[in-house]
Amino acid sequence: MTNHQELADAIKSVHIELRLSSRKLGADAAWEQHCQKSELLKNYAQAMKKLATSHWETNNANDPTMNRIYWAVQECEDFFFNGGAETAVSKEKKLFQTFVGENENFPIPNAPVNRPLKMLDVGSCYNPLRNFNLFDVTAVDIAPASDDVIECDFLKTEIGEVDFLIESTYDVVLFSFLLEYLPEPKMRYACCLKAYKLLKPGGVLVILTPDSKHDTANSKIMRTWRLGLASIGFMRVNYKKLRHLRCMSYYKCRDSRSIRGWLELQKFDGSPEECIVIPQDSNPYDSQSAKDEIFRSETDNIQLAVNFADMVNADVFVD
Ligand SMILES: C[S@@+](CC[C@H](N)C(=O)[O-])C[C@H]1O[C@@H](n2cnc3c(N)ncnc32)[C@H](O)[C@@H]1O
Repeated sequence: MTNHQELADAIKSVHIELRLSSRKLGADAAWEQHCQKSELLKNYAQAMKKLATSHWETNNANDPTMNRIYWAVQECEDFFFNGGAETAVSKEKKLFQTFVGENENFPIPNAPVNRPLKMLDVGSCYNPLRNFNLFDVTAVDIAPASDDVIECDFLKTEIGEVDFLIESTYDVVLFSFLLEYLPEPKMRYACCLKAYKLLKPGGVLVILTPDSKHDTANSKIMRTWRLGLASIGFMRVNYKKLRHLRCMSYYKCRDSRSIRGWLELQKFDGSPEECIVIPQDSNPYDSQSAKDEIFRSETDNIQLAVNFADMVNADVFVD
């Protein structure tokens, strides 16, 4: 496979097949079956690596401000070393005083964070952050496309089961195009909950998710994400819509009651586990589209073909 459209189609068909199987068998059974398809996962990993390294990164090589990796790097630099953390702590302190109590003790800040930041890159594929000195990266994936990525199913591996998944040890957890791979909101929520536990208090979850629609098109969905993440104990720090993706960073509150107090004010009565939705969840794949070899549908053509294939253009990550 060399052509970017072929690579994009290969990636797209894996996502859709998994989603359809999840509707048929239930998410857990579908996931178990999916993870056993080692040949499929290997081909996906190679297609993803090739698309990213020979198209996106090559085309954007002269201007790092145009790619998703750069956004994550800049965000972490700004948060940890250019005042972002101090702002987040003072916002949390106000929430804490309002919702927990003026006379309660706000947790004492940790020792200052040092370089390199300890980062867990989940669904890393080919470890795109390996060359940035800012991070000491632990990269994991169900199907590594590079020797420096550890084979691990983040959904199914328990905290404490392996030495790189220990509670409160990371400054940053990165989900770059991970959540939309998972077929059900509750699986995405489970990943966010695990990230919360793995982060140090005051650490940051960076989420990059493909979205080619205009800025406000999916704002309802983004609000639900914010509520779901608040129920875990995350406070939103930054949110940016680029041309083909949404970038966000969430801070792990020192005391989750601070942000849960804010959540109560939102009069949210849904189930937090169902909050991390994506437009494809409600895509009515009809029987005809399911028969098509690559299961084309309107939303997927827009969401996936454009997200992946068009990223070869140099202006993809510009506002
Ligand atoms: C669209 S690719 C993104 C790759 C890379 N993060 C990037 O931005 O280029 C999604 C990756 O997530 C991995 N993945 C999906 N679910 C996973 C899980 N539960 N645990 C670990 N990796 C997972 C897939 O194997 C795939 O490599």
